[in-house]
Amino acid sequence: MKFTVLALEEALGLPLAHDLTQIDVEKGYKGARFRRGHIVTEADLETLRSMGREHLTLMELGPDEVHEDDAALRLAPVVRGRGVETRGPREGKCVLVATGDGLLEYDEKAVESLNGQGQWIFATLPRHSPVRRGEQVAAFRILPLCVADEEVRRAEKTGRPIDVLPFRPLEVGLVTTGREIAQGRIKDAFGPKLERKVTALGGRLRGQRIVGDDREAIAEAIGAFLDEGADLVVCTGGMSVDADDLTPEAIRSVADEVLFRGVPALPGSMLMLATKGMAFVVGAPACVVHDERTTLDPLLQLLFAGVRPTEREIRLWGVGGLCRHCPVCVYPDCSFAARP
Ligand SMILES: Nc1nc2c(c(=O)[nH]1)N[C@H]1C(S)=C(S)[C@@H](COP(=O)(O)OP(=O)(O)OC[C@H]3O[C@@H](n4cnc5c(N)ncnc54)[C@H](O)[C@@H]3O)O[C@H]1N2
Ligand code: MOO
Repeated sequence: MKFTVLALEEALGLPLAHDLTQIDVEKGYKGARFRRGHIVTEADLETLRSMGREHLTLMELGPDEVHEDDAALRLAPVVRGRGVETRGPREGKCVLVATGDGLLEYDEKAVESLNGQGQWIFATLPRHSPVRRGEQVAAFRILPLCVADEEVRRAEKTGRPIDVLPFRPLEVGLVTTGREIAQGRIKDAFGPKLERKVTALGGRLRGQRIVGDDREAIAEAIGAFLDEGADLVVCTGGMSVDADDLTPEAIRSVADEVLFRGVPALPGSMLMLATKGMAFVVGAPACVVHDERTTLDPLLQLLFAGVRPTEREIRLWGVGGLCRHCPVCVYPDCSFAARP
């Protein structure tokens, strides 16, 4: 690459080699004030001086060199997965934006490897964040003004897509356990809470069965929802260590496979997940009725996005898996909402 540095007046009539950034703190503006290729005119000189420019760079690329914007345009389709669109480049940077609500999914090792190259940086929201349509989920920037074509080609081969998996409209059955609720001694607090969570993810609560602390009755209620075609059955209460806590046994008796029982995160450590055919059965501890957010929330996000969590992923929930109990809950903008 050949650079020629010119005084502003000498650059009149010549095209800019790259976007020029202006930051105006008073007006709260930051952006590309002049774009690459803009022909410098007399009228621009005062603005350029106010941006601190006394010189401009002319650039001639070598045959095996790629301009920052062109490199960004080549990397964009590599990392743009399902449910994501790219915007830019501006000032050498592209942003990835969700085209619908869903769960952010990508290979962390692929992001780490792209960032190991040194010529560009990739920054993402945490993997498995729930995101909204129009939200920025990742961005990348080419660091120097031009990069070697060979490096871009290597990244084109090794880069992996960043996806936003849409939430599926699951049909959910709710089995509420506990003698005190079945007998009307206390009012159920779980039904309305779960309905809100399910509806927020685009699903439907198809019904609620309230049963006592009886293993067979709980198993029957789960089975009935599965027979009716529920995609997901959530059971609540009776998940702990008391003599009357029979929900885990009931789930076991119905399920094909128990994926986990107990997760390294709080609140909600007594969470359980099992499968029956294509359907899932969740055992949710009673803290869900008390706390704003528990492990049930990230689990529902995964299940609605069609992600079957692996044992290793669940073990990693412990990293960042302690809820801060903020005075005003900021979920999902916290480590509790999205962990490796
Ligand atoms: N010694 C130990 N104690 C506890 C452990 C433990 O490991 N050792 N685990 C704790 C955890 S973690 C949780 S969470 C709680 C609750 O566990 P359970 O799921 O077994 O909850 P229950 O015993 O069924 O009920 C507790 C409490 O919540 C009320 N409840 C239950 N369901 C509803 C509902 N649908 N609506 C309103 N209120 C409900 C229930 O009446 C009880 O008062 O245990 C810790 N303890
Ligand atoms: O399932 Mo329990 O919170 O960990 O309260």
